[in-house]
Amino acid sequence: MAVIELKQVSHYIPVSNQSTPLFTNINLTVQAGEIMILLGQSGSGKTTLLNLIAGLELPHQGEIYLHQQPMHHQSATTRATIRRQHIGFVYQQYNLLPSLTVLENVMLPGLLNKQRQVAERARDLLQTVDMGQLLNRFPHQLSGGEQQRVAICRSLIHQPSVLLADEPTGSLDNTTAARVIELFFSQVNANRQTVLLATHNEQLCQWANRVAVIHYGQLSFKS
Ligand SMILES: Nc1ncnc2c1ncn2[C@@H]1O[C@H](COP(=O)(O)OP(=O)(O)OP(=O)(O)O)[C@@H](O)[C@H]1O
Repeated sequence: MAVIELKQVSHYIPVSNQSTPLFTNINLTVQAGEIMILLGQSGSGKTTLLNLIAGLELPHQGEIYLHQQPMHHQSATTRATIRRQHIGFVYQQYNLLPSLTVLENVMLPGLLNKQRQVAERARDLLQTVDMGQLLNRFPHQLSGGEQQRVAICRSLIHQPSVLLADEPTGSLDNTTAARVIELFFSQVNANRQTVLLATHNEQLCQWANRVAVIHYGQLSFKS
């Protein structure tokens, strides 16, 4: 069953006061439980595509469905509710809440979804990425790589059906990246979650069922 569907999506960005196409008539279907890696040069539109799927931005043309719900037709409030319930998002810039501790940041999606034993599960997740000693720190007291590990744990805590990850290992050294990504995909496979992961790191393709590439506004698939 399709979990993410894009139909004839076009999107434009302003360049020198002119509306310039970033995507033109993109079609994409990601099936339940599928792991898709999204490659593309810097500036090709990977972050924008993830933002459109999450309903953080609306496409200028075309249709975007998440679990058969038309995201392009929903209000901002409804999109936020759908996002909270169904999506875990690892943002490129982490987007941790500065006034919350490490533990509280990870717990938040679980609490918003009224889940049980959230603190215990958050501690367990943070432990597995070697953040167990830093639970009471605030984001500004963490390195980029530490913030990224917190952001990954936060995306997983509420066991969302869909994970959207934007360069989730971009700030990690190779050894830490390999370990953290293994944790990420072990959770994903155990819960049969659907993943769309944007990266420049082609080593992550080993985890993928399919690899998509954005190039000059078009999406193609590697065989
Ligand atoms: N709000 C915006 N206004 C104008 N241009 C934008 C906006 N957001 C993104 N862009 C432009 O859209 C293009 C795609 O940006 P995007 O961040 O989606 O690319 P990316 O593939 O994720 O890049 P990177 O790999 O460097 O993170 C870039 O040229 C960027 O400058």
